[in-house]
Amino acid sequence: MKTSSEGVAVSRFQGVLKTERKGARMRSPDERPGTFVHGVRWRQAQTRGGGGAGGVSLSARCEAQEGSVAPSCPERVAEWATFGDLVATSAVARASFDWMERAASCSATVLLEGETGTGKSRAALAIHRAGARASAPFLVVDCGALPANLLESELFGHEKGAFTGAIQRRVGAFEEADGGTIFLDEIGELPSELQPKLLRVLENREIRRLGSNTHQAVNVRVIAATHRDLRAEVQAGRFRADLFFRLAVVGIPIPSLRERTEDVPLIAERILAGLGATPAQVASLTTPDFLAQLQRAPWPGNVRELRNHLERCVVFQSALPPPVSGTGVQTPAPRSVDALLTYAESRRRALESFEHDYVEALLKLHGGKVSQAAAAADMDRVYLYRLLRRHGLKS
Ligand SMILES: Nc1ncnc2c1ncn2[C@@H]1O[C@H](COP(=O)(O)OP(=O)(O)OP(=O)(O)O)[C@@H](O)[C@H]1O
Repeated sequence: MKTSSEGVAVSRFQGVLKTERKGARMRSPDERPGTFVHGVRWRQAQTRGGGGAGGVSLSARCEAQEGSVAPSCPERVAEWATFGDLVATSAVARASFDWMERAASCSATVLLEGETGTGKSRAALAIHRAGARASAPFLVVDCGALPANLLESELFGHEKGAFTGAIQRRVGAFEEADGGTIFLDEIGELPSELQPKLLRVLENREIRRLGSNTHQAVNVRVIAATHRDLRAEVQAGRFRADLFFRLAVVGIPIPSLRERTEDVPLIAERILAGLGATPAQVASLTTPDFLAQLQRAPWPGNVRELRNHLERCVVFQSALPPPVSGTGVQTPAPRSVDALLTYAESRRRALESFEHDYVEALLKLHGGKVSQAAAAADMDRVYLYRLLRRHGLKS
């Protein structure tokens, strides 16, 4: 990350904030060792106000989309434990909140990275609501849910007659969200033919409806999210590097529940309140013993899976033991790894292999019924189709 107190431009790829159990680690692209500031480890730090023990503050800037440079602000782990409707006590999640807070104060493009069910969509909405665009629209587009041509029209709109079936003009999400925020969920699934088009929109801040020859300026803040390792996708040639850099102006990792088990009691209480549990149910589902069980469970589906489990407990009026291996998928046997490969490539292969095994087992479990399998796995049906095709499990 390049920082400056002089207001000069910053690099597009500023760095990666990797939250860890004991705080947050800012990694610069060149991986040099870091510095701890207020318990947060940074790869590059700039001290202000004389620095020195206890007096160090670190300035950082977000790249502003509309030509202005966002105000610098002190980097420290947030003292508050909520952001929007997200709650946390763990340093790892609070460090993420701190970044969300700062992202909310500018219009920089944000990339939220985290496993499925960690709360990326909620985080996106919370950033929007905490910013200057709060009263303007917040539009969500799932980039994995539609085939390329429909997604293009969904994003940028189309003119009447642009393609067969385009019986009238349609305004796309970018135009509809004018003045507000567009949340591009599952950005890692964006079809390759649309990647240069989105890049152009991010660079020029103008869109062109399908079937139109004219460009139209749009004033939209972009927040994207992915459960994939986009750097590995870039390395594997599936995601454009230039688009990645444009999206990851502010990269915020959303920690898995496993990385913040101390937050489980707080989150469980919030979920139970949201589910309308009676005081008696809340009491029986927040005993120290039951909460300890919840904290020990692996939750591969993260907060979503925890929420589903608590909902079952409320329905059955019983503190059901949490699943030993999460969603019912068997804990995979340890895979052999090839340490001669780079970490990114090794991780990508493991993910590919997991994805293949998961969707294969899922489809088998549901007798080949894709809609049923998608509903049971809480996945979008079109996305499941895409995964099945990608892994050669369905033509
Ligand atoms: N802090 C939280 N408190 C209560 N519920 C939460 C919290 N975070 C997430 N959830 C619940 O978990 C579920 C998943 O949240 P969300 O859709 O934001 O996750 P996600 O990371 O975007 O998932 P995916 O990658 O699958 O799109 C939702 O039902 C949401 O209501």
